[in-house]
Amino acid sequence: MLLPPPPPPSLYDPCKSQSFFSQCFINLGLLGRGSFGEVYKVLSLQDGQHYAIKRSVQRFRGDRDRQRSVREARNHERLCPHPHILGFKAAWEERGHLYIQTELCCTSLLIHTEAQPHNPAESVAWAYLSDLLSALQHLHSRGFVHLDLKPANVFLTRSGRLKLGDFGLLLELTGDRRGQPGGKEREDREEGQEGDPRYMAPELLRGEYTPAADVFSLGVSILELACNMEVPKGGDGWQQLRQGSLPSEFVNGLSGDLQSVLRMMLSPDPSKRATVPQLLALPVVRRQRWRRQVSLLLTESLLFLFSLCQTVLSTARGLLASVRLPFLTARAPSVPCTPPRDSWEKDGDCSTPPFSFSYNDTESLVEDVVFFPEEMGPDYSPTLPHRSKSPIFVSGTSTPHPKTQNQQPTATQTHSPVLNWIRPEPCLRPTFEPKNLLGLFDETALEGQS
Ligand SMILES: Nc1ncnc2c1ncn2[C@@H]1O[C@H](COP(=O)(O)OP(=O)(O)OP(=O)(O)O)[C@@H](O)[C@H]1O
Ligand SMILES: [Mg+2]
Ligand SMILES: [Mg+2]
Repeated sequence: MLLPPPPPPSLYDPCKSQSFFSQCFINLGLLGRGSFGEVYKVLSLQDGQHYAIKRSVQRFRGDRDRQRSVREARNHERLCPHPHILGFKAAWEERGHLYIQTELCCTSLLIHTEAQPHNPAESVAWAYLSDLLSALQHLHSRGFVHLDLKPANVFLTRSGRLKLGDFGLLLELTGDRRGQPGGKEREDREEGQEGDPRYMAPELLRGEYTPAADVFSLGVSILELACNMEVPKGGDGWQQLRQGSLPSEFVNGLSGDLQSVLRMMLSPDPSKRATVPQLLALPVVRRQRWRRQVSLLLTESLLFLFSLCQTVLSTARGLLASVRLPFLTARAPSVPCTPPRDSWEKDGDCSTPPFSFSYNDTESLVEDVVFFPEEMGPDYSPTLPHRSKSPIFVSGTSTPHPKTQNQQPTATQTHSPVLNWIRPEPCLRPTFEPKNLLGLFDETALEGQS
């Protein structure tokens, strides 16, 4: 693989009033919203790549709130890269907001399946199950539990590969706590940080946080996707699903194999529920995973060849143009392929759309919205966004969060120069002192105790 070109010497100037976000990224529009924040598609001016940046909408309400938000970034950073885990790039805290920069995907599994006109074929459900079992295997074998697994927190790449994301409720089960009801962890959960009730395992209500809870949530998600059914939020339907009774009017259409795997995953007793390694060892699951891997390999190879051809073609076109141009146009002006440096470096230009953002307690960057057709894939970049008078509505897929309020932006300007880094950025000026997130987390933990 080619190494990325070295980053430009310095994009971020801490002396300027614009945030790191507006100095170093072009905001290409809103991708989605959750209870924690808003997610934007961005173009990094440092490496020319597209990313997703999740930004907490509300400023931290005290140390504990900040600690919880920082924990999401810290946990995501600690997860080693895996083909079915959303890639982490960086995270930083600035002016009371947390930013998490991740790999860009096309859409969430929820949005993707809702856009399909027909029930998915059973092979699609097996493919989803294979990918997400691999993701859970990665988390569980490292002592983590996700606790918020649902289609809205699963993302799709251009090849259709699933990536598990949103690590806001991720919990590390340490030492003898693995598989046991947590001590400190339980206190934190009691503050109202709970997953979506539709996918929640019954034992979570008793404070039992184990890997089995993720298996249950995955079972409900696959049931929802395979049967195109609306899973209940509460009431009798919710209870029945947690007593081991699957809705026959829906599951009767599934093969015996898929039905029995779902029953193993949805067992009401977490100690009798199949574990991820047990599920992966089932012959039917092994067969389906093998098929899935072959199909992903083929699709990704084809996509790779396609983009290689595109690169070769555009290079050839560029070469042709450079050979012909001197004869055709005597003094043709050079066309910049990236926004001209001074358009985002000049203070005045940074404060005009689409680069301007105001800073107050709950402000959103949602006005800089561009809608991305899903079929365009993550590489699709429209022309630079124009400020839309009526922002496009992007439906929320939030995990319920009791403390979240729909506050309107206030006019208060609260400029604070604080920018804390999770990991050092090579292109920052020497005057800038990056902080490692682990250090930041320890700091907040100490603050919380004092
Ligand atoms: N990397 C990404 N690529 C494409 N879309 C994304 C990406 N990350 C998030 N989104 C979109 O943004 C939405 C919200 O993201 P996410 O679930 O991470 O936010 P959240 O605030 O933590 O949500 P929750 O309320 O579930 O905790 C997703 O459902 C998805 O539509
Ligand atoms: Mg989410
Ligand atoms: Mg979340």
